Amino acid sequence: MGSQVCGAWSSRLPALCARILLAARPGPELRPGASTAISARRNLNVQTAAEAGKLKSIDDLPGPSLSTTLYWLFVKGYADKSHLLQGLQKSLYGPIWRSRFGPFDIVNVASPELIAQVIRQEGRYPVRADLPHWKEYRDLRGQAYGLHVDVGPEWYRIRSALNPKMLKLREVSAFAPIIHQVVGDLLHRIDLLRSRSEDQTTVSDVAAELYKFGFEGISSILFETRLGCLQEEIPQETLRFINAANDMLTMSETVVIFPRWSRGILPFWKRFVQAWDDLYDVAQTLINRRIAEIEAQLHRGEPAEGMYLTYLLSSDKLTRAEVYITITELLLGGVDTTSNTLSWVLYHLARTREVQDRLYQEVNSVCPDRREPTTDDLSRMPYLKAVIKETLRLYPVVPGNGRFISDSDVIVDNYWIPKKTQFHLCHYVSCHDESEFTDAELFVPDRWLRGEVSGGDSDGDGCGRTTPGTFQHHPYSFIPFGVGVRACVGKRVAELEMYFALSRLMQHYEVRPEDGAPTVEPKTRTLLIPSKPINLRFLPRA
Ligand code: HEM
Repeated sequence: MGSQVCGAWSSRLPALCARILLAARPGPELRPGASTAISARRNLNVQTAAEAGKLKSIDDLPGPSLSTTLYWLFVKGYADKSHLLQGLQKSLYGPIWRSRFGPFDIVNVASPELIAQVIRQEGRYPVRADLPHWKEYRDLRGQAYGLHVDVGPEWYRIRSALNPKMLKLREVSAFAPIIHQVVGDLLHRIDLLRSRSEDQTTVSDVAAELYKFGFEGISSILFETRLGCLQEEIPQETLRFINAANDMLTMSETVVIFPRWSRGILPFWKRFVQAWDDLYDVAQTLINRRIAEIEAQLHRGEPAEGMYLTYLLSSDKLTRAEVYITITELLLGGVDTTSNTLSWVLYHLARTREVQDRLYQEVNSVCPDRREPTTDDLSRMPYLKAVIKETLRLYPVVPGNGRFISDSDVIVDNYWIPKKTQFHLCHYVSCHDESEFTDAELFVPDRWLRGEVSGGDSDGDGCGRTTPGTFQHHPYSFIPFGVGVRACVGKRVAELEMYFALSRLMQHYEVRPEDGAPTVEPKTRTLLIPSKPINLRFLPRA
């Protein structure tokens, strides 16, 4: 999720995570008290090194003044291009710099090596960003804290309840039939929209349609029921959630800038509270509806079989209040992340015929006659995965992540950084680094196929080593889902949704740009999203 949605992040107060790092830093499997000991030892090392005069202080870090930052944001127009600001500031200050802006005091790191250094010191229970205003809202309404606000062992308890059904490949495969149903609806909707268009092929604003797909996909898994987001009439609840999600994210970035006393005068806090009320209310309504169904099933003596919600409710690992907030957060994280990524995939496929043809050939050879792919089939579609990876590299939907290291001082690049410092991990600039990715600005899915990945993550993050002489990049230069215990909980679900949707779209349609279609650049609105609508032509395949 960006700085807030898919895991509480914002373009200014960002947030993210690795598998390799599990080996390098204390993980949750440590015995109680071990992390305290390690943190104390680390502090000692920091102090000793600093005393020996080897380390520079945080005040020695270069960085823009407040007026320079304001100039870039509001005169030069980087306010909605914070992904590009990462590159500009790196070129001026080097791979580590400090930005101070209003209440924000952030250390930015913009090379894979430095990102790895921060992650290795993130501690046993990593925190993405301090979100006092989210906590304040939860306190106001007496709600449970949930994944983004809870910290330490409490966060880990919630995370441990979610992980088994979300991150284990075997468990996630159980969602395949329902995802296929939703993809079927997407295909129908595209058919309907194109047949209604003037040229009988064009679908306008593809990202908006994919948003509905994303919402229907994740809700069908979480609530075990279909909401009908891809039907003619979009359910009121869905519309309310969409509007509230947008409002909450915008207001979340705004309320922190203003002092608390201004809340009665300025409209932002009220809108923030209203947006959260709406989000929570929609989730609660859907959950309660499902609970009533489960109770009726049990009353009739039928087994209460279901997927995610039934599992959460019956596992007894979370309280009812925690289930409400957790499901709200999963919904928030699971919609525009997948939908925006899919939008960019289609945008590029439409412009790169040879890539699209090759992808179609692969899908067609593994699943001829438009057979629905199974999860086993996906393992025989390396090009499909390469296309998604390359899209996430060019458009990491979470362009900047964060770590708030609260329990100990850390050393990064010879700087002694005190505890309670907010780090911004400049993910976008690492993914676009020419020294990591040749022709970094080009869409080249092939780069992910050269060389067998070995000794690490063979399925997708590029966190393993390639065989000598083949394509290699630093494992932390591409971490679209984050890494480690705090990494994206919805990664497997997101991948399954994207693989099924893309492969079946390819089976049915050839995608082309509109005649004279403009280039669409990304912009940051917490997440990296298209700056203008993407309109595409869908030509049915014979
Ligand atoms: C293309 C799709 C997606 C991308 C690129 C993505 C990316 C991310 C990233 C970078 C993080 C932060 C990880 C960290 O701090 O290390 C994150 C966290 C999170 N994501 Fe996603 N995400 C995606 C889809 C999803 C989906 C489908 C869901 C819901 C099922 C989801 C739910 C979450 C949640 C709840 C967190 C917070 C986890 C925690 O703090 O413990 N994400 N995601």
